[in-house]
Amino acid sequence: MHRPNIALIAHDLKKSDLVDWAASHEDKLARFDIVATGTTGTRVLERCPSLPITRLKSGPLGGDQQIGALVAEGRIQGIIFFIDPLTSLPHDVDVKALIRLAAVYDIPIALNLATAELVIEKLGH
Ligand SMILES: O=C(CO)COP(=O)(O)O
Repeated sequence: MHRPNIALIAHDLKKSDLVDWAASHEDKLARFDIVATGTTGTRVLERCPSLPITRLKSGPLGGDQQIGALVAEGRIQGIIFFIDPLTSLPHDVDVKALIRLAAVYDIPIALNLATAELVIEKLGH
């Protein structure tokens, strides 16, 4: 039986929040195989070096789409994606595509801290 996979992603102004969140849930996250977009993964690993994180490409260079492909293949059980709702991004279409695929495949996707708490509480057991 494979360990469940969870994806971690954060936009730049939300990365510190995600790093803090990951550190406070390190024990639960350690039960997953984690994939992350490039810079987010680097930042989380700096704080939590023992977490099993596979880093994909940076979001603007295709990382969101790589995670979307994993969702389509049924290989992601949850997504924690701290979006920045106040900044326009060059790869907004990629962000929307990932959120859309999460809806298509009925994968829990937390777009903010409050929802992330609920998702990790449920998936982390
Ligand atoms: O832009 C992102 C998601 O849309 C995140 O990518 P990085 O983690 O590489 O900054």
